[in-house]
Amino acid sequence: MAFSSSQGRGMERRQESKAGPRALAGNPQLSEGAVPRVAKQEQEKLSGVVKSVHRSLRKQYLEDGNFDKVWNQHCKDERKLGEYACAMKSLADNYWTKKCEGQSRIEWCLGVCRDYFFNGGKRKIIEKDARRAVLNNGAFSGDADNPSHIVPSSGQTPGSLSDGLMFHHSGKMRLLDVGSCYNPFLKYEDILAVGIDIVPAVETVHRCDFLNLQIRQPLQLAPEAVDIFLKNLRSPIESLHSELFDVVVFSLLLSYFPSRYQRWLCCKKAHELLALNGLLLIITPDSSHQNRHALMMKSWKIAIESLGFKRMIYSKFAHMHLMAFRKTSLKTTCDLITRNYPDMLYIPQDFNFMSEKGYSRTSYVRSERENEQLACTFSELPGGPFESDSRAGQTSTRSFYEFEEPILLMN
Ligand SMILES: C[S@@+](CC[C@H](N)C(=O)[O-])C[C@H]1O[C@@H](n2cnc3c(N)ncnc32)[C@H](O)[C@@H]1O
Repeated sequence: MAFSSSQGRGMERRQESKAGPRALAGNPQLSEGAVPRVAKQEQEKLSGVVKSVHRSLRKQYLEDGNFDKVWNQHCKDERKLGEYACAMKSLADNYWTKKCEGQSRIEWCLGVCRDYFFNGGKRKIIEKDARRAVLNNGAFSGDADNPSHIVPSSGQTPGSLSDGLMFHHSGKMRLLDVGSCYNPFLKYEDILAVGIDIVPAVETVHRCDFLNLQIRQPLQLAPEAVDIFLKNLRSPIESLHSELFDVVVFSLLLSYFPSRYQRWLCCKKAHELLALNGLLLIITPDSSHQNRHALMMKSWKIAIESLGFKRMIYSKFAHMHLMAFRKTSLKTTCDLITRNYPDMLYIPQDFNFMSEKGYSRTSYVRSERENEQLACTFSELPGGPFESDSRAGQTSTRSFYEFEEPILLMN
């Protein structure tokens, strides 16, 4: 994969898998590959275990409304979550072969990271931002919070940005895989992988509830010392330092949560944990054609960019959307008063389940905990608007619901 500024709008690239999207019933991430009948039955059984956990969490949340309580109960059910972890691992080990998307989503992540950190992608995109800033403002400004990421400390001027060394990653990429389950990134030599999960399927994954992870001040250590720090992490992880990682991966994580606010909270934490110009990679299941949920993906883009990201790549595989967001600002400056960004991180299941169980769209009420967290987020936010490619989308006065497909509300 090569970075090309001519593809897509701005630096964002759009890709579609060669196989093209196929509409398959059932949970997309679990219906991959052609397998003999017995194996197929076993695969369906394992998928059933996984799907039933997702369903029961969604059901409990809709019935109770108190996500905190429901989540604590969910995390205490070691037996059920243990079965889930085994089922996920077995699917990964036995059914998601190299040719299937279970493996290819990991390879997609690797390709994006290597292109960006090792093959000049980061340099190209930062230089392009700088050129655009010059064109827009008549002067180069870089990032308002941290101009040093563009202007070299050696005193070089923006004109000498062609010196690519400063953009080339030395050492391994520090990657946090949230909801890692079976640690798929561990085997790659150019990655220092930290896998976390509420119930790990393998010993190398650390036990950690990302929703309740505390974020601490940045570590002030030399790069080698940071690597040692990461290698010495031990379960359970209850806190991590901000700006610690080059990459945060949410592979099939966000759809696990029945609440949009929890998805939002995860993206906000990822933003804090990433270094400036670090990448948030999000993979979310969807077997339908790329255009079917285009508005949903647009809605996600606007919401996630409002946190201080810019979407760099969007790809559609047969059973999933894959997105790479670059952290372009150290601060989260989204305006939650004029737009309800957390609500924009919806998934089709939010509506399917509601209609299945006779819930209407208007019956969704934010829990007390969600309200508190939202209030907390308001108080953390500085005033200024976030500068991004999608500025037009953010300043729009259109309400979020205009972006929704009516079909989603009816399902
Ligand atoms: C569908 S699995 C995805 C596993 C793997 N990332 C993949 O792509 O195959 C979702 C994983 O997220 C984990 N998870 C859910 N909520 C979490 C949280 N709050 N913190 C950490 N892990 C979580 C689950 O335990 C589960 O292993």
